[in-house]
Amino acid sequence: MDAVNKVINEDLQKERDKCKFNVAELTAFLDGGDKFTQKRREKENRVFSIQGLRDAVPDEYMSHKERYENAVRKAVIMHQTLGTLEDKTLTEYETARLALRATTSSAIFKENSPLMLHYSMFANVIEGQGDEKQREYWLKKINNMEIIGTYAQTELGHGTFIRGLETTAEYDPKTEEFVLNSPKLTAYKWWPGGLAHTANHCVVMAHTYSQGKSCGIQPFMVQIRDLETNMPMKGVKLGEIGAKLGFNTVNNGFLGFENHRIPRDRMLMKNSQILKDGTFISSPNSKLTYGTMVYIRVSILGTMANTLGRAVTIATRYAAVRRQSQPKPNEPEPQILDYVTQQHKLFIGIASSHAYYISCFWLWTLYHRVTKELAVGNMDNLAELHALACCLKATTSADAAVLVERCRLACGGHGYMLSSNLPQIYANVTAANTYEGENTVMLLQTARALVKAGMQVAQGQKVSPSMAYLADQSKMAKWDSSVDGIVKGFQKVAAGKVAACLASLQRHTNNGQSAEDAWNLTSVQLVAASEAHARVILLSVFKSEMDVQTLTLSGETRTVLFQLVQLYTIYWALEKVGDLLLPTTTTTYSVSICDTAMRCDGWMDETSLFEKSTIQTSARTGIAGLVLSGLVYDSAVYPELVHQSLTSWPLQ
Ligand SMILES: CCCCCCCCCC/C=C\CCCCCCCCCC(=O)SCCNC(=O)CCNC(=O)[C@H](O)C(C)(C)COP(=O)(O)OP(=O)(O)OC[C@H]1O[C@@H](n2cnc3c(N)ncnc32)[C@H](O)[C@@H]1OP(=O)(O)O
Ligand SMILES: Cc1cc2nc3c(=O)[nH]c(=O)nc-3n(C[C@H](O)[C@H](O)[C@H](O)COP(=O)(O)OP(=O)(O)OC[C@H]3O[C@@H](n4cnc5c(N)ncnc54)[C@H](O)[C@@H]3O)c2cc1C
Repeated sequence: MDAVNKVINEDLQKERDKCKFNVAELTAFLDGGDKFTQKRREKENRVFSIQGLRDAVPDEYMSHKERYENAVRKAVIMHQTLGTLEDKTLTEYETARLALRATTSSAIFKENSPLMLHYSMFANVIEGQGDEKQREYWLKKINNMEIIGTYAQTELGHGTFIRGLETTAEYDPKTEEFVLNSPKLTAYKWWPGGLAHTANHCVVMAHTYSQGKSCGIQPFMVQIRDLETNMPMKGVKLGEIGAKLGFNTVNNGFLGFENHRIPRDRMLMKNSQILKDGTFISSPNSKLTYGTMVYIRVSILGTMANTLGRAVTIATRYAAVRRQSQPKPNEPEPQILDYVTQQHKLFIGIASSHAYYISCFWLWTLYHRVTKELAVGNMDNLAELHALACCLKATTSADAAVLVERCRLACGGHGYMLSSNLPQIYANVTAANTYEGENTVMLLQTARALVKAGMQVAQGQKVSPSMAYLADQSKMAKWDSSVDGIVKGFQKVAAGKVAACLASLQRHTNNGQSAEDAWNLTSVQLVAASEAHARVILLSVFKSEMDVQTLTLSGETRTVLFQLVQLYTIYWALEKVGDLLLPTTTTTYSVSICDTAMRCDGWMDETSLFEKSTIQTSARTGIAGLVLSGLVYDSAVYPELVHQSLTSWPLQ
C-alpha cells in the first residue's frame, strides 16, 4: 500500500508542477498562520499514523451494528489521541479555527462520530446556558469524558417549531425536583445524535411549568443511562430511530419520559431561573435559550467549506488523471480537466469553499462580539447575528449540496462508487440542509428581519449594518462588471426583492387577509429575498475580507485568491442573470409574469437596477445579457485557474 502511495500519477504531477504560487503560503493563510499549519499537521499526522484508526474492512461491508461498534472504538482512540495534543495556550478563536481546519474526524468517520453531538452542541449548551456553578461542575466532566452527552430538542411531532415542543418539565416545590414527561408519542425526542446507545446524559429542551403557569421552553441536564450498566434510568425510554441516508454511525435515537424526576439544579439557569419556592425569573430575552443553535449555524459555514473542499479535491484530482475521448485525430486522449465544461463544473466548488471559509471566520468574529455584548446585557446586535446566521447557514448548505453532487457527477461512473467517498460526502452535506434549522424556515427567519428593515428604511430609520444597503436609493447608470459593481448589482436585486415582498404583504392585507396569511402568500418571494440577501453578504464579505486579509501575501498568491473571488462573483452573476436583468425587461413581460399573485409589482417602478435609458437599450438589444456572459470567457479566469487550483488545496 505504501509503495503504491509513493507513485504519483504522471498527469497529476505535471499539473502540480505548473503551479504559479506558493502552496505553503496559501495553506498558512487558510490555517491562520504557519504556526497553526504546523499544529494542524501535527494533529493529523498523529491521528493518521495510528493503525487502529484504519478500517480493516470498508464500512459499507459491515452490518449496522458492526459499523456503530467500529465507530465507537475509533471515537475512543481519537479522544485519547487528541486529548494529548490539546494546546491550552491557544485562544478560543484559534482553538475553534484549528478544530475546523483539521481534517481528522472526517477522515476517520465517513458517516461521522457517535460523539459528534457531545463535542458540538452538548458542550456548547452548557457553556452558553449553564450558570457559573453548573459550567464549572459539568464542563469538567464533559471534557474528561466522565459523561457522554447529546442535545435533545427535536420531537417526533415538532422539529422546526420549538414553541410547539410537548415534553413537559413540571416543578414540584415539595421535593425541589422537576418531573419530566412525554405526554404522547409525538412528544418523544427524535433524532439526537448518540442518543440511541452512546450518551448517558443529555440536555433536554422541555416546556416548563411552575406554580401552574407556563415558563416557556427551558434546557435541562438529564442523566438518561446508568453510568455502570448503560441501562436507561427509571422513567426513561430510549432506542434508535433507524437507518438513514447518511449519519449511520452517529447513532441518532429517541427518548421518552414517564414521571422522571431530576433535581432543581439540573435546569440550566444562566438565563432563566426557577427558585426553590417555584418563583420563575424570566430571561431578559427568551431567544437566549436558542443561542447554541446560532453557534452551530455559524460553525456549519466552516463545515460546508471543509466538506465541499474535500469533494472538489477528489473530483479535480480525478479530472487530472482521467483521460477521455479524442477531439483531435492522432493525438492522445486529453485529460478531462482540459474540457472547459469540466472546469465549469469544478472550479466554482474551489471558489465556494474558500468563500465559505472566509465568511465563517467573519461571522465567527461577529458571533463573539455579540456574545460578549450579551454577557453585559446588551442585546442590540442579537437580531442581526441571528438573521445572518440563518440565511448564511441555509444558502451555503444548499449550494454545497448542489456542488458536491456536481463533483460526484464530474467523476462519471467512478463517482457513483462508494469508494470515491463522494456519495457519503453528499449525504453529509445534504443533512445540513435540514438539521440545525430547516433551510426554508431559516430563510424565512432572515426574511422577517429584511421586511422589518425595509419598513424602517421607508420611514427613514437606521437599519443594521448588514442591511444598510437597503437604504441606498441610487440607480446604476450602467452595468459595472467589476466585482464591486456586481456586488452592487446584487444589492439592488435584494433591495428590489424586499420591496416586492413589502408590496405583496401590503396588497394581501389590503385585500383583507390576516398578517399570517399575507406572509404565507408572499413566502416564495420572501425566501427569494432572503437568499438574495445571503448572496450580497457572501459576495461582499468574500471580496472585502480578501482585500484586507491578503495584504501581506505575495503577489502570486493574492492573484490566485482574487481569481477565486472573481470567479465566484461572475458565476453568481450568471446564475442570477434573470434577476440582474429583470428591470431591463419590458412592461409587457412584467405584466404577463406578474399577473398571478404578485410577483414583481412595485419592483419595476421603484427599484429599477438601471436607468430607464439603459433599460430600453438593453431590452431592445439584449446587450446586457451578452456582456454578462462575455465576462467569463473574456476574463481568462478559467485557463489561469485550471492548473493553479490543482495545487492550491492544502490537503494534498
Ligand atoms: C473560526 C471559525 C470557527 C468555526 C467553529 C469551529 C468549530 C468546529 C467544530 C465543529 C462543530 C460543529 C459542526 C457541526 C455539527 C453539527 C451537528 C449538529 C446536528 C444537528 C443538531 C440539531 O439539529 S439540533 C435541533 C435544531 N433545531 C432547530 O434549529 C429548530 C429551528 N427552529 C427555530 O430555531 C425556531 O423555532 C424558529 C426560529 C424557526 C422560530 O422560533 P419562534 O417560533 O420562537 O420564534 P418566532 O418566529 O416567533 O420569532 C420570535 C423572534 O425571535 C427571533 N429569533 C428566533 N430565533 C432566534 C435566535 N436563535 N436568536 C435570536 N433571535 C431569534 C425571531 O427572528 C423573531 O424576531 P422578531 O421578528 O424580532 O420578533
Ligand atoms: C442528520 C440529522 C441530525 C439531527 N440531529 C439532531 C440532534 O442531534 N438533536 C436534535 O434535537 N435534532 C436533530 N435533528 C433534527 C433536526 O433539527 C430537524 O429535523 C430540523 O430542525 C427540521 O425539523 P423537522 O424534521 O421537524 O422538519 P419540519 O419542520 O417538519 O419540515 C418539513 C417541511 O416543512 C416545511 N416547514 C416547516 N415549518 C415551516 C414554516 N413555518 N414555514 C414554511 N415551511 C415550513 C419545511 O421547510 C420542510 O420543507 C437532526 C436531523 C438530521 C437530519
